[in-house]
Amino acid sequence: MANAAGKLQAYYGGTFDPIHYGHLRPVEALAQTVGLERVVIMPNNVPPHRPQPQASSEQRRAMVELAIADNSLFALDSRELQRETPSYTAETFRQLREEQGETRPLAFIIGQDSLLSLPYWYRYEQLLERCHLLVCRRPGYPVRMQNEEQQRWLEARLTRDIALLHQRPAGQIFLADTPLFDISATDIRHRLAANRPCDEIVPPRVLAYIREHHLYR
Ligand SMILES: Nc1ncnc2c1ncn2[C@@H]1O[C@H](COP(=O)(O)OP(=O)(O)OP(=O)(O)O)[C@@H](O)[C@H]1O
Ligand SMILES: O=C(O)c1ccc[n+]([C@@H]2O[C@H](COP(=O)([O-])O)[C@@H](O)[C@H]2O)c1
Repeated sequence: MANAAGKLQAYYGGTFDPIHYGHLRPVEALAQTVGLERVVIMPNNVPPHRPQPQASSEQRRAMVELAIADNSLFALDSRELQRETPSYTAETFRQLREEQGETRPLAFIIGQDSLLSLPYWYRYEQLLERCHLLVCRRPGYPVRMQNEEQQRWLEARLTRDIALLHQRPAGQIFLADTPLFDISATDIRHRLAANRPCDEIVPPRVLAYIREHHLYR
């Protein structure tokens, strides 16, 4: 495979309805482990495999901005928020490749639940031709894929070699030993609707925005 040109650039997609510490903390640990200088958060407008989010794309973007305001690890890319079509990750990375060339190492960050659903994503094989996958642990999800064929597909791409992620442009899957956070946006929406506290699991500025805009009631 070609030698890498440029630093490993990682993107972190999601619906972020709302963004929470279960999104941020594992990725901070991942960035330390892998040596990522920057993680670009990329919220979607139309998530491919789930109902439309409750908060608007503008509101979810605003909450991401508030969550990362004082954290220089993170940046925001709003390209998927501007699309009215489903945010297929393989398509987004086709565009990123056009912009950044074929040799720069690129990565997409996902949680363990997303890894399990990956075989059902749009053109997921092509996605791996365009980026690495960096996977954070998430409590409550099995560590093996749903069937042996999927497991073999995964194992053929797994690496523990961090240097490889920086050398190759794409194609490897790295399972990071990140801390577990039993937090989901679904649970947060339920808690907020029931007037239960979320102070430990949502950044304070995001919580203030949610209250100010009467979200998730
Ligand atoms: N607690 C968590 N630990 C590790 N990864 C997470 C966690 N929460 C979300 N992720 C990952 O973050 C990405 C974006 O997730 P998403 O915005 O759908 O959050 P969510 O909490 O799973 O939302 P919802 O409950 O609405 O489905 C996904 O790849 C998901 O696997
Ligand atoms: O490309 C696909 O088919 C696809 C299917 C499901 C999810 N994704 C992407 O995976 C990321 C996490 O998705 P979600 O639904 O957990 O927020 C987000 O960036 C989605 O756009 C992508």
